[in-house]
Amino acid sequence: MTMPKALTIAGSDTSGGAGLQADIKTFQELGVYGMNALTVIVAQDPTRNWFHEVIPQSVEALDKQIETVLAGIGVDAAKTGMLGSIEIIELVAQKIDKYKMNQLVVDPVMVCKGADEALNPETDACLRDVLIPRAFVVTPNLFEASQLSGHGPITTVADMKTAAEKIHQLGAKHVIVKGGSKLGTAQAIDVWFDGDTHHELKSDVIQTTFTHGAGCTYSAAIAAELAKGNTVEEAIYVAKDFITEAIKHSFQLNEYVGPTNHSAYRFRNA
Ligand SMILES: Nc1ncnc2c1ncn2[C@@H]1O[C@H](COP(=O)(O)OP(=O)(O)O)[C@@H](O)[C@H]1O
Ligand SMILES: Cc1ncc(COP(=O)(O)O)c(C=O)c1O
Repeated sequence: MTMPKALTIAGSDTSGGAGLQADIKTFQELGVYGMNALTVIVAQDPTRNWFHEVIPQSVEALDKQIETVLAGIGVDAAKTGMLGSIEIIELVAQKIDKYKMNQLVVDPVMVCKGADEALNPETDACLRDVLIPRAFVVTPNLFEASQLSGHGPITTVADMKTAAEKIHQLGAKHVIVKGGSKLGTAQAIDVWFDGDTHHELKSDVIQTTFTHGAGCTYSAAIAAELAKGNTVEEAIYVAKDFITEAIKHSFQLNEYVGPTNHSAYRFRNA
């Protein structure tokens, strides 16, 4: 039997709902063999309102992990999540070129949900200049799209479309700007720009605050479907369905955090 294989280059979310844990769970649920290269560890402090502490890993350690997977095994698609430093972004870019990874989904993580400030503002320009041009698909939320496009605050679907075009000009082939529940509309609208046409992906907004890991899960689902050889269009529509189902069945872990439910899509389709 052969299995499609995917790699996530991402941070560890110790609480299990976001980061590489969300990615690997999503790969598994969609029938893809998941592997990871760890960039940073995120720990959350229960005595300080679940304050997120980001503990970087060394560039050497990341280099060895990526070589293990790309030189030693090979993958059908890859995704990036939280990267944490300029050195790490540059290393990842080198590896993408070295291994000619063209099925690459970049989730340009700049913020953790629940935290209201950019985690590493100094890395934002590097993400924009070094990684976005190498992305097949890039999936910024409204804050990230505003940073990458220089558009200023994004509050409408028209703003999302303008920002998507600007990010496309940076070199990403497909840009998905995630409106989610942040637009204040009755529907969770994402705009996908393919370089030619804007597509609006819509689902009803689910009234919940338990959306920890939603962005990671969504981008991982796109990578998984690409790894299976599906078209980008198929991958994006499956991913939207997968994340909507995961949010519908999300749950509370403690008073601070509620992750999406990675099994919900498979259970529905069983
Ligand atoms: N409350 C919600 N109801 C339905 N879909 C949502 C909701 N919140 C987010 N989404 C969807 O989940 C996906 C991830 O979006 P979002 O949570 O904004 O990303 P991020 O985690 O990067 O901030 C998008 O497809 C978005 O439309
Ligand atoms: C390691 C890691 N990556 C990414 C994220 C972003 O998560 P989300 O998908 O909720 O935006 C988080 C949030 O806590 C995280 O801990």
